[in-house]
Amino acid sequence: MAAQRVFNLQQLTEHNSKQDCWLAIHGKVVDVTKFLEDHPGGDQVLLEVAGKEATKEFEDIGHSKVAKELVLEYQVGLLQGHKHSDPDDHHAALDDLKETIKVVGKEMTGFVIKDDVQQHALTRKVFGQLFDHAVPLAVVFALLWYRFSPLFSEMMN
Ligand code: HEM
Repeated sequence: MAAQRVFNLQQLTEHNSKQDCWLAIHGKVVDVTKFLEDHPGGDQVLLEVAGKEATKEFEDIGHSKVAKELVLEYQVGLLQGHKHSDPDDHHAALDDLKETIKVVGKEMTGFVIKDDVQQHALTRKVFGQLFDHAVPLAVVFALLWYRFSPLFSEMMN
């Protein structure tokens, strides 16, 4: 994975307009400028938290898995000093762990699927070529056998 740029709160605060809108969600700094118009919840809610830590607002809505994955697409870096979770807050710690597993799992599944697809493509190619030649060859052999087999039997006798 490429090294992430780290921004502090001051730097985050500078990106607080419609033309340049950043937020921080779960320690990830996201540039949502290009997403403002596409956000299903409207641009206004995003502009209200522009340049701010918006994890609570993001979680309060109960965003879907799709939304959580979209955050990764808009991520431009990490927020300096972000504490992943309070070690005593077991629910938050578990959520963080789940999120990490999801991200790592997604990357691994992506790799396995890709590998699998390549393997299938190769198998299809080999069998495809075999069938391409095997079928016409079988037809030719059958015709030859049909035409010459009485001759062969006569010669043998
Ligand atoms: C990068 C950040 C964000 C992404 C990618 C994102 C994405 C989405 C998506 C995909 C939906 C559709 C519903 C769903 O799939 O959950 C949605 C709905 C919504 N979002 Fe966001 N969102 C972001 C940040 C925020 C923030 C910070 C707020 C609040 C301050 C917010 C408020 C809402 C609201 C109010 C809805 C509408 C919910 C509804 O109609 O039921 N979003 N968002």
